[in-house]
Amino acid sequence: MRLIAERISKQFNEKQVLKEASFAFEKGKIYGLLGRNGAGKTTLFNCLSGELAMDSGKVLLDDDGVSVEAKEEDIGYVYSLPLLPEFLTGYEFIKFFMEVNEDKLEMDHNIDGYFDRMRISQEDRHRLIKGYSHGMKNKIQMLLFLITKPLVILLDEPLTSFDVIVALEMKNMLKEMKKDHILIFSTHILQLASDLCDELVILNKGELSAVPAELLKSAEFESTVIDLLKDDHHVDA
Ligand SMILES: Nc1ncnc2c1ncn2[C@@H]1O[C@H](COP(=O)(O)OP(=O)(O)OP(=O)(O)O)[C@@H](O)[C@H]1O
Repeated sequence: MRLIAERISKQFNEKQVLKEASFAFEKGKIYGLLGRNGAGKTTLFNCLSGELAMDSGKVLLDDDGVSVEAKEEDIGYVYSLPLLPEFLTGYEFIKFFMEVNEDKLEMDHNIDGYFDRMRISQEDRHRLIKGYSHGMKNKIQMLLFLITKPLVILLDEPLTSFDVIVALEMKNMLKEMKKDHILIFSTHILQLASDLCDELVILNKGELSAVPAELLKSAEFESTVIDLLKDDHHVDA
């Protein structure tokens, strides 16, 4: 199964952010999306998730040559600033979510099982979301996707807000999840990209391109990526 971004274009006023950006993302892999500030990473995620209307292009799911347009439920999006009901505890929110979706989804854990998988402590799960840190809110969003299991999970700078311990837990969690999903995360942290992802995709001048796999673990990785990104003149630098 593949997610295909087909010639996606998006313009804001005079600014052409995405220019026929195309790429095929495969199931079972973690992709790191790199691009400078304002290169259009969030715009791309918004287009892929259907949050934002594209000017042109398609988002397709391809199963052995048979392509269909991706639907809303195929794509999960972990926002860098999650919006969650602050007046509920994490436990109440997830319980509500599971009850509402009881008929539609196949749950493979009970509620505490999901919290355990996300390594959210007993104490934290019964606290109001209002008091959660940024990283905790991201964890709750990830937990929702353990329940809904969308094929594609987009993560907008997910690990930046986590402390080292939680970031490591999340890295392991993403590695564990990847066999059933297509995971794409945007990041500015080159080390994280080379550690965690199977493939690196660069968004440069509105277009997507792959960084050769052999470069990922090589000594020239950092300098090559910097060279590739340096000449993007239409970013917000
Ligand atoms: N709704 C909007 N209206 C007008 N311009 C927008 C809108 N959304 C994004 N832009 C512009 O599009 C460009 C790409 O923004 P985007 O947020 O997608 O970049 P990014 O790669 O995610 O950046 P960063 O790494 O800083 O988060 C920026 O110049 C931004 O100002």
